[in-house]
Amino acid sequence: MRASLIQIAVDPDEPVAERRARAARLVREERGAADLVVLPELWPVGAFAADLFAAESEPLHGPTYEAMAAAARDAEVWLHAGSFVEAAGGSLYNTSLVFSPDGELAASYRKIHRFGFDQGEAVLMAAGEDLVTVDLPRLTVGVGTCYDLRFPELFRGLVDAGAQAFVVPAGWPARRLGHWTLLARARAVENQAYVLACGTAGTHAGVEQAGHSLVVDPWGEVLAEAGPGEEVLRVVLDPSKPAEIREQFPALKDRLLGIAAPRRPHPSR
Ligand SMILES: NC(=O)CCC(=O)C(=O)O
Repeated sequence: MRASLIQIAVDPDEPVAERRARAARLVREERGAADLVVLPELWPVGAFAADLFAAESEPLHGPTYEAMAAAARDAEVWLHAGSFVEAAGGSLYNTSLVFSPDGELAASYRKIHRFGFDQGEAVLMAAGEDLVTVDLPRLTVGVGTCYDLRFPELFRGLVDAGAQAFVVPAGWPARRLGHWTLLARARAVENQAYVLACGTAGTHAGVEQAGHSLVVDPWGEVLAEAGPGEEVLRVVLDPSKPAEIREQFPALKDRLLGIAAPRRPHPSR
């Protein structure tokens, strides 16, 4: 399975509509080169451009949905279109869209863990509640978004739902680049799953983005890693690898907590 991660630059001087058209062009350019294409978190507006979230919010079936559905269809790829600011029922959500090669919506995911503590996304957006997996032809993929990467229980829940790979769009800052690569590898090793982590490039809202999108295999090896600038990272995945690793080194079968009641020592007398 060929995957392409489009590490697009978010530049505040580029109008959202132009970036949307550019992202769609970049997806179309992967026609024949990829089976799965991934875009990053909140690439239309920028993950840290909180003052624009409300103004640039869209309904689910808005301009980003339409542009990405058409791009997936034209490129004949599975497309994880990253996320956009969704307006629904009086709330905003950080919502990811996954399209099948015929341009149909296969899944949507509202980011569960919102970043910012008492600011930005954490106060402006509502939290999603549902774990989401998507069955690609030979690989079940679980989705998470950026800050979600810090919450291992989410990814373990996705494994329990059948995930063999995780797609994680992000807008991760350069100043925490070390955490980004470490967490991506940790989620891969502990879950014996591929991690496809796609970040943004450029600087927006005064926050320099890390770039450095990466693909980690189920043994924790980094198969490919981008630099800091705009780039398309291409990699080939072996869909049978997660099952092979889980068979050869069956650590997931040794789980105790969350599966059965923990064994307790005898009370001391
Ligand atoms: N957009 C995000 O979720 C940023 C997360 C982040 O900066 C971090 O976890 O560190």
